[in-house]
Amino acid sequence: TRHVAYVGARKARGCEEPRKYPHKDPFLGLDYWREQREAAQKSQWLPTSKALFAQYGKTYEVNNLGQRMIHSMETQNIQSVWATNFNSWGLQPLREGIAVPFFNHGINTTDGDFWRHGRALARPTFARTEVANLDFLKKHVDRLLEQLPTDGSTVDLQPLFSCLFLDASTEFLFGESMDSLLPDQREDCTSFIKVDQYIDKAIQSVQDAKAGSNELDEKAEQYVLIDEMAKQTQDKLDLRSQILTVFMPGRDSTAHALSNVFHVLARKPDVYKKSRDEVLQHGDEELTFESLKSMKYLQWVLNEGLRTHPTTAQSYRMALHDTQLPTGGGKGGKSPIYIRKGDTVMASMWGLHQDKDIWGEDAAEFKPERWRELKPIWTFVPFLGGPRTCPAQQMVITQEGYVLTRFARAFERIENMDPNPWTEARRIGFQSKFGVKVKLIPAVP
Ligand code: HEM
Repeated sequence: TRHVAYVGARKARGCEEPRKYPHKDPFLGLDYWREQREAAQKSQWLPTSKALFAQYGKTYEVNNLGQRMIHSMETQNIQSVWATNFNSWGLQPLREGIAVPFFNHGINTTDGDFWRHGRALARPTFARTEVANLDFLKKHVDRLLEQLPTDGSTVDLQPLFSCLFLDASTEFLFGESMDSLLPDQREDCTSFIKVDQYIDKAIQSVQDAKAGSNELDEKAEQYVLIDEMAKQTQDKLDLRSQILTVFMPGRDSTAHALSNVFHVLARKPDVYKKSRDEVLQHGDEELTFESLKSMKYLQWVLNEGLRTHPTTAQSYRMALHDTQLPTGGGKGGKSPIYIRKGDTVMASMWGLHQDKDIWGEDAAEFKPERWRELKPIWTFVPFLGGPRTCPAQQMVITQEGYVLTRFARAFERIENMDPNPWTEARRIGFQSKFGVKVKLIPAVP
């Protein structure tokens, strides 16, 4: 009877079934997970994901451990779930089991009012004025550049970028940097940082302020997220969860994105030269949010980096009640799909960004020039969109642009010293398995 009711409700909505992954295990769909795991072990997860869409269509259904999951790389569906039909979908039920033991609750794991509150609290951190303040990043980039060899020896930029953004983001969110780039403080930047010391300090500051000290006022010109959060809750676990759910999504992603761009630049000297020529046209003027934005070629390079080397390849939502997806059903794949409460959708930004129907036959190639004519709306969504869009988007692009510009001023050429092609290493996002090993040729003053 459940099936009859389902078919009735589907027909009433004019919906049709999507194509289905041909499971050998029809009960739990374990064969699908086995295929995914094997692909990941062989560093072939990204090509495999692309091949599945090519084989089963841009929207298809998978049995995910007994639950219905729709995979889609189609703009219409992604826009519907992330924006126009936002209230029908949530992520809290999905992250409950995985993230909560670690994060407890915060902006990145909850829906509804709790999420809205966390987002409002984090918003000033990513406001234009904060993002445009490049002074604090300058200090860390100066340190990085000082450490780079200029004698022609090989250096791996990837771990150094991890340290750079760890230092910058701890300063940005906690008001105090890890300083892992300082030679005598060298930490393993890929290890998990000890957040508790920051939390204790923030709680202490609020308590001191309440007791009459003016320490909070002295720092008032910079919006330090942890201090603002500590004003609202001095419960250590609560504060830890709130701050981690802002810190963790960005933990390494800017470093990954930038490493991926440098991986390409080392192999495409013409792209580096064009980027550098544009940077040099600006002389040695002070770099600002606006001047970086005005460097068009540079922006194309960064976009192309995010398109061809995803840091976030896909995301998930669960239906909070019965609803529908606008497309992907029926023989032609154009009918809406009926969704029941509890069904999950997986949106593949990676699939969308590689779609030849959108990007052309050369979709897989890194070609900054393609952006000359493009003004994509919902076809280029590395940060997704809608009410939950990545709040750090402007900050990421600004910081990536700043570092690239400083390299262009300092180095005439970047030579590749690694015979391997870009091979995926999947951590929280994707980065190069063999690092970014290069030789740097300094600019002649
Ligand atoms: C290349 C760099 C980055 C990329 C590609 C990226 C991408 C994304 C995407 C796709 C989402 C939406 C996820 C979803 O809706 O399921 C997201 C959310 C988020 N990102 Fe980023 N991100 C980047 C860097 C950062 C950084 C540096 C930070 C913080 C310092 C950050 C903080 C967040 C937060 C807090 C959310 C959750 C927003 C919410 O749920 O309302 N991200 N990011």
